Amino acid sequence: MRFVKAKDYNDMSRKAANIISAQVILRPDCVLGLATGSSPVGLYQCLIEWYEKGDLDFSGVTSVNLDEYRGLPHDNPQSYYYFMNDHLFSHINTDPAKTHVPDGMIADAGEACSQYDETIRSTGGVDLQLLGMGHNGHIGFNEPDEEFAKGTHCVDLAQSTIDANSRFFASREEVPTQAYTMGIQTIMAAKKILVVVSGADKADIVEKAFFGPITPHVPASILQLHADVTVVGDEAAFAKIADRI
Ligand SMILES: N[C@@H]1[C@@H](O)[C@H](O)[C@@H](COP(=O)(O)O)O[C@@H]1O
Repeated sequence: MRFVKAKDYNDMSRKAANIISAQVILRPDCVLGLATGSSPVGLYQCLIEWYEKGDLDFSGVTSVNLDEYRGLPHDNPQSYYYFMNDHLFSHINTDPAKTHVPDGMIADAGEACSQYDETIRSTGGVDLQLLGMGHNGHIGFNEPDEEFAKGTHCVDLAQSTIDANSRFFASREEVPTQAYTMGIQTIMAAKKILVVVSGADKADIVEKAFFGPITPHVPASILQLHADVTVVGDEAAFAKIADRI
C-alpha cells in the first residue's frame, strides 16, 4: 500500500483528484469506480474546476458507483443517484449512458444485484476504484460480517452506519435500513484502488484497516491484499500511523 500524506481535507481532495485526473488523461476511455459520502465531495469539486478550465474531458469515461440505498427513488436528494448528479455528473461532460449507479427502486434484491453485476461486467472491468471508508471499516456498504461478500448484494445497514448517515436525513427514522452494494470481490478486481480518509474520527479505523489483521470484521482490511492501493489521508486521519508510513 502506498500512503500519501495530506495536510487537511482540501489538500487530500486535490491530491486524490490529481490521481483521478492522471487516469482520465492517460486513458480517456477508462472505467472509474466512484463513491459517495463526504470524503470524496472535495475531490469531485476539483475535478469540476479542472473540467471547467478545459483540462479534463469525461466524454469517454464510464463509471460504476459502489452502492445505493434500497427503496430511494432517483429524485430523492438522499439517494446516491441524486448525490452523484448533484456533486459531479451534472457539472461535467459525462455521457449519461455510461454512468451507472445501482437501482435502489428494483424491489427484487436478487434481480437488482444480478443486473448491476452484469452492468459492471459489461464495462470490461474497473481501472480505478475510488473508496471512502466508514467508521467501522465498511467500504461501499460492505458492513463488518463473518465473511467477505463477492458480488453485488443487499445489506442490512449496521446501526452505527445508520446513525452516522442520519446527519444527511431529516430524522434517523428516514434513513433506509438496507442498501445494494458492490461486493468485495468486485472492488478487489479493480486494477487500482484509491482510498480517501479525512478527520480525527477516522484515525482508529485507519490503523485497524491498514495495519491490523485482515478480517471481514473490518472489511477495508482486505485492501492490504491488493497490489495497487493508494491511500490519501490528512494528518488527523493518519495520526495513529504517522510513524509507520
Ligand atoms: N456508503 C458510503 C460509503 O461509501 C462511504 O465511504 C462511507 C463513509 O462516509 P464519509 O466519507 O462521509 O465518512 O459512508 C457511506 O456509508
